[in-house]
Amino acid sequence: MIFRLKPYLTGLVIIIFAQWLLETQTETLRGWFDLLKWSGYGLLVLTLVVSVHFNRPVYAHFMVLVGIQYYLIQNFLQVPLSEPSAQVLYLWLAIWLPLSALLVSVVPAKPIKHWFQALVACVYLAPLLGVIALLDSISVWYSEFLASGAAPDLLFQFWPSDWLVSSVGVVIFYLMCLLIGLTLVRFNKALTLLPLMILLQAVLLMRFHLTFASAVMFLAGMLIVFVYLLQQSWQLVYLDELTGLPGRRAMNETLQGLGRRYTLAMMDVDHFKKFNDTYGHDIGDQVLKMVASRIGEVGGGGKPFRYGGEEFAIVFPGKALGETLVHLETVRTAIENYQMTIRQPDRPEDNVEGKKKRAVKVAESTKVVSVTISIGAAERVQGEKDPNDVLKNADKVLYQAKEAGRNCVCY
Ligand SMILES: Nc1nc2c(ncn2[C@@H]2O[C@H](COP(=O)(O)OP(=O)(O)OP(=O)(O)O)[C@@H](O)[C@H]2O)c(=O)[nH]1
Repeated sequence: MIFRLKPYLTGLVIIIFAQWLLETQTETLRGWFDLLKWSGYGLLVLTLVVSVHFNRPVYAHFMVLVGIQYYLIQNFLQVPLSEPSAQVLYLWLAIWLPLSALLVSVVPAKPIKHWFQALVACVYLAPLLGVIALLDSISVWYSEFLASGAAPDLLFQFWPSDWLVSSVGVVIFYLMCLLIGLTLVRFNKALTLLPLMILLQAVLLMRFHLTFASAVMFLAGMLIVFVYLLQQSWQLVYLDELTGLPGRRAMNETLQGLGRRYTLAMMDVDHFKKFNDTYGHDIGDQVLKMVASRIGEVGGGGKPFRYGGEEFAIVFPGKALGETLVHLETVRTAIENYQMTIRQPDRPEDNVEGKKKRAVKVAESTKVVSVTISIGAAERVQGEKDPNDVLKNADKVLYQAKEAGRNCVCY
């Protein structure tokens, strides 16, 4: 599949639930309207505080965008959509919100308290608030435009069906924004929120005629940003940035929750320092990613971790040593058999010669290398209370694996 669905599931569930509320629970919503509204504002403030604390500018901008839109809808769009001023604002929100969200997502990553973030906010807020100042004159122009009969169907048109209240042009525009958003996420997973924000906006505009649509979708939007912010903060704390595997902190917590039977395996990339020295740190990082990805595929219920540096660990809860060996051997051979292609600029050592060559073209030489790891495994024996003792045993056996010539599993 080109785009993965899993990262969006939580957001999609929230959007679908909000839809269900809108469609079927109007009377309940009427009774809860104030709570809905204030919960939305409460979440907005909370998420803004957390985004600033965790330095997440994209989340803070999304909050401001959704918050301002809600304010504008509440104060200027509580009139029938047949009114020209409502149509102007509706269309402008429809177009400007996704564009602003895309803009926020592609601006260079700067700290949240950097002046640059204020500049970005001005770029999207000025047209958003400016349209209010000019609403009357734009509405007059828009009415004349409609009266002239020159308004193409694509610009603004109500569908005859009860479900869709939008225009063909806006739908096409949203599909394009969604596609761009999904593509951006492929390059930067931290932007998972972007397609969800665009989808939420599209659903809001299409169900705009339903009672409480803006309040429910506002709360849904706040909830989505808050949940994803928490998820991201969790990843920041527990996941290793380079390999994506859970890190040492996550492993320590897993160790504390183990029962009476478990096996721990420690593993270390062989001669990794030499690798780094020969090919450079970046290639070293690529090796670690490749190794982590193979370790991440371990079977037998093993939980993989990056222990630190070029050391990894696998925890097998509820498993005796004998049950894990086949899985550890599979990981070891998968790494040994992986042929890694390394591209290096083919630059001569000699500086003058190097300059001449670079002026023409920097040639690249490719080399296929294979990486190996050594593994030491130990299970908990009766009487051992501290998982760190088992870890020490696994580490000792790992040392034996290194002594035994590396690229093997010892226990
Ligand atoms: N590229 C890269 N290198 C790292 C990272 N973390 C640790 N290292 C390097 O890993 C190397 C570890 O080397 P050693 O502990 O001497 O072990 P080794 O060369 O693998 O030798 P043996 O374990 O005896 O096979 C050091 O050069 C560290 O700088 C990282 O995140 N990226």
